[in-house]
Amino acid sequence: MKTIDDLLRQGVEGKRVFVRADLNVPQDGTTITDDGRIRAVLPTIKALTAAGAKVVVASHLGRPKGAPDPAFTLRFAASRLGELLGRPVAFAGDTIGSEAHAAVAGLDNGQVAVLENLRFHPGETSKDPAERAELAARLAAFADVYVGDGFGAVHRQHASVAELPRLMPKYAGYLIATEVGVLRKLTEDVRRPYVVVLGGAKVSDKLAVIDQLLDKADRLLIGGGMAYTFLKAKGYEVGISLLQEDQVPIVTEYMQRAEKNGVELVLPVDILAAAEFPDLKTKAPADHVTVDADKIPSDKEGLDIGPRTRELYASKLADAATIFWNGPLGVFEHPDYAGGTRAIAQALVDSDAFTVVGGGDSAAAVRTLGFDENAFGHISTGGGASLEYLEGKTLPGLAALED
Ligand SMILES: Nc1ncnc2c1ncn2[C@@H]1O[C@H](COP(=O)(O)OP(=O)(O)O)[C@@H](O)[C@H]1O
Ligand SMILES: O=C(OP(=O)(O)O)[C@H](O)COP(=O)(O)O
Repeated sequence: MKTIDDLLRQGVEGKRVFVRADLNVPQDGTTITDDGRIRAVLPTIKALTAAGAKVVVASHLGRPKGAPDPAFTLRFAASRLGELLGRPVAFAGDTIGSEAHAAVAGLDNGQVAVLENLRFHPGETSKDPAERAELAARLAAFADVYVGDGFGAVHRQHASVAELPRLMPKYAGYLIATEVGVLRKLTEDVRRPYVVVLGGAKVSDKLAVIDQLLDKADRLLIGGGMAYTFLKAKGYEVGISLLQEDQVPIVTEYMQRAEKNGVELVLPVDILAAAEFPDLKTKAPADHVTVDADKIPSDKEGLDIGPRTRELYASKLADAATIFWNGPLGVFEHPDYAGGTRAIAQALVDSDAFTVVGGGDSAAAVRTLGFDENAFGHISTGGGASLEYLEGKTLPGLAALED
């Protein structure tokens, strides 16, 4: 894989460089609540602008349905990028339309333009390769060179990630190079006990990786929205909690395999549950109860792991030599349900293990809950991406950067 340093050695002055970033940052309306993913791509963008390139930055944000949706605009991320760079950044209000063409055509050497959300175009995430190829060809018109630096999306077979780099000279940016460097260590030489903590809300994506983790990890601690499919598989009622009903048979099989392989699969023993999802805007106190994991009321949903589970998980992390954590243990965006996530973050900080935290929301949680980033071994910008990398899968966005 060629890196941006190879590109810089050749010189990029006056060249149009397409940087596929992951600017999928958490937002509260128009306010970015954590800009870690924007800061993570700054080294690449700064190196390119310093070398006189015309930099075209593109990303997705959230999961819009293949059409423009103001709730998912990249406008605010673009403006934060400008603040962090300390220079104005042009923003195109469309992805491949007249605004995008004008913004790119208007770039002088060393300037930056950000295109509107790639997922406003159905070709980005389409299952049809021809549709993806069509979008990739249109994006290719904007640039002479491709730099892949959106690590959080390299596991996606999407047009700008997997197809576009095949149409022009391509290089890995500094973020991808750093992420792969750290995560490779976890696949090659993992110190044991190796404990994996899995939570979050992207349940169907992440259940799939457990298959491989059952051959690699010594212990798996399950929380967040993931937990309820497991509790259901154990025969418990989970009320109106996040549930991947169709995956219950697979999870049952995972639990049997874990026992056979001697992998400790640990589930919550108590839960904070409420009749309503909390208001994340006002953060008004939420009316909730703490219940045993097998006693979730039928009209309530689980929103965080309870105090006994926090203690149990901390004890299961204490002797670890390596810890990988992806996915908040609860709805940490609301103070009443941040306790589980805080307890796990604290357990990582307290342990002597090599600790890796992965995922947009997990990384944001660590920072917004006030932890020092330096107290962790590595904070990865990718959750699904790092999990799939650790699985040993070929990731489309990395394969496409290879010669
Ligand atoms: N029990 C739960 N029910 C619903 N959502 C949850 C629950 N626990 C955690 N979450 C949500 O999971 C989201 C993060 O999930 P995910 O995107 O999978 O993590 P990451 O971005 O770290 O990979 C957070 O917004 C959090 O509120
Ligand atoms: O937030 C992301 O992934 P993550 O939640 O696994 O860290 C990436 O931006 C990828 O987004 P996607 O899972 O909608 O493809």
